Amino acid sequence: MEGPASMFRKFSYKETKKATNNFNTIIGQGGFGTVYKAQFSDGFVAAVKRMDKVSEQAEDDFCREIELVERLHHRHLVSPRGFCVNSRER
Ligand SMILES: Nc1ncnc2c1ncn2[C@@H]1O[C@H](COP(=O)(O)OP(=O)(O)OP(=O)(O)O)[C@@H](O)[C@H]1O
Repeated sequence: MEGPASMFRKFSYKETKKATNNFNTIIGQGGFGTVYKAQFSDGFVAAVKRMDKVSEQAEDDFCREIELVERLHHRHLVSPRGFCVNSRER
């Protein structure tokens, strides 16, 4: 059952910045972004992946990743929670 707590949704940049404590704790580095630890105001702990730069290619990659992870549900994978789109931030 999909309750509101597990819904894939849009996060504001403001709440993402707050949850990561202004992108303070790095937990990994990927091909097109840095991954940070985040704790949201409801207490939920998550990994936030922040794109290094926005380009047309990066925008395509971003859209493809969002479309993919939204449909990925497996007991051996972390649950995707949502995405954030701000003027220059993904
Ligand atoms: N949910 C998570 N929990 C803990 N660490 C994570 C999580 N997601 C990502 N990481 C860390 O961040 C790193 C980069 O993640 P990312 O998804 O960007 O990597 P990738 O898929 O290996 O790279 P690419 O972007 O090239 O596909 C991972 O290798 C891991 O160390």
